[in-house]
Amino acid sequence: MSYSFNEYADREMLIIALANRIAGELRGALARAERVTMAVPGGTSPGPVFDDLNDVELDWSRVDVMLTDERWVPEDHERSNTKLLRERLLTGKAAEARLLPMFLPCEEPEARLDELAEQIRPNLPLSVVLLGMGADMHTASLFPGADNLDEALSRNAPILMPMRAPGADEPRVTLTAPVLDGALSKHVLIFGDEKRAALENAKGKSPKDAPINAVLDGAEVHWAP
Ligand SMILES: O=C(O)[C@H](O)[C@@H](O)[C@H](O)[C@H](O)COP(=O)(O)O
Repeated sequence: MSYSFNEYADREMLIIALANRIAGELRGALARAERVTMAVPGGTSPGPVFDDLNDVELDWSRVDVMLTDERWVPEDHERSNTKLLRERLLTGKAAEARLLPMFLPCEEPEARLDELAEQIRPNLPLSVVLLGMGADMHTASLFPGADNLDEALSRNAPILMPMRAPGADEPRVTLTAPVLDGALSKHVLIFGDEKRAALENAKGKSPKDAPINAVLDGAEVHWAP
């Protein structure tokens, strides 16, 4: 699998460059389609990219934004990725974007997954996807050792799957590998030496052991120390 590795001298330079790249790709997609869809991760890395993106001039009213994965917690919970998006991305100029939900109030994700997936289906393939990666080589909520990982990696996986894994603090919902890998443009955001080493370590491994490998082909990786 081949991906491009973009190294930046510092995180600020990466954040500015990546936000501009994504903005340019959204503008390009908007020139070709009435509506476009971007999927982004939660976690601790993407916030500064969202802060730059939300100030970009583009027709956000024609952009659907969704998460690559969500922790199954209420949207006002401190660990909610939806909360992160509302606070850091769907504000400023990007407040006009439409959020496709990845959480609906119920105890366990299985009960509402089909409903969520049917709202996403018309938006596929994704125009742009931004992904993070853990030091364990997971991406989105495709965790090594997760209960539904094999099916979520398979070619005929459903759009969304629930995921429970030793590395995840709560039940997760995640876009599956075919959906993520099928995006027209894929960017992976990683900071620090540990994640750079993990990306190196993923080389040659099966996606079952290194789920990031399920989405790297044709992707652009962006790394800063
Ligand atoms: O819900 C999440 O946490 C993210 O969607 C997840 O896929 C994230 O991208 C990686 O876990 C890396 O997280 P960090 O950026 O916090 O290292």
